[in-house]
Amino acid sequence: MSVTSPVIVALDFDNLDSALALADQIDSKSCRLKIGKEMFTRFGPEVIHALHRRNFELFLDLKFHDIPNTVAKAVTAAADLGVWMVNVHAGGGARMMEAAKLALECYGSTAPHLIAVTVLTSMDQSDLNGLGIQDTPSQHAAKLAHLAQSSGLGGVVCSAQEAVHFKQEFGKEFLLVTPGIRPVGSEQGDQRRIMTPIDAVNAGVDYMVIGRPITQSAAPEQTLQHILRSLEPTV
Ligand SMILES: O=C(O)c1cc(=O)[nH]c(=O)n1[C@@H]1O[C@H](COP(=O)(O)O)[C@@H](O)[C@H]1O
Repeated sequence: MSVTSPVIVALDFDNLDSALALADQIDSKSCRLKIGKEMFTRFGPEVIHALHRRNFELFLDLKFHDIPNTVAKAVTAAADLGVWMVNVHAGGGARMMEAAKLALECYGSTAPHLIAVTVLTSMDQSDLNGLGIQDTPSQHAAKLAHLAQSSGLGGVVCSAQEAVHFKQEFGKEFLLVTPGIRPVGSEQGDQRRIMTPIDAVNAGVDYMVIGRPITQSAAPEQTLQHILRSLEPTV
């Protein structure tokens, strides 16, 4: 199956039935789904199997950050689940990312995309300062993206605000996956570095992660289609 949509819907629910009910309202050809820490911790691999049975391609967003051996085993487990994409924290360092990359080599063309989280989109300058980091979020994200690329990873999770610069610096093939996407009129919530869907596409983003603006919408499929239409060329 090949999905051309750039939208990844973040399925963050504390109830499996509600999550599956939402998935059942959405066309698996119109988007991919992201399963993160909340759902995976509550429901485990069963949620992955249930969504695969519904033909969705899945981004398993567990942001692994541990010693190299543990992360290599964790991404292997993700590959065995058959997910489309998996991520680690670039802050885990080069040896950790290289071990993860190496662990997936035996999967060949069926290996999930392996990408690294740079600076979380919920973090701003004061959060970095609190960690003792004086770089701006963009500067720090660029350093981590560079480390991810030199460790052999296929892309990064970053803010869409970094996309133009990152595409120039890291090349067309290096995937940019951007949360913090907010259609005009939707609530910012805890996100800090945000952008609208069309601005993100114009900035060169490959995949945009959108959660609450779709999952909390009264009509999720309509909202998704509205976002997809907003991305169509107007000429
Ligand atoms: O890795 C992620 O997906 C991620 C990285 C990041 O920097 N910021 C971020 O918001 N996310 C995830 O993207 C989703 C965003 O959801 P909404 O804020 O509801 O659109 C959540 O599931 C977050 O865990």
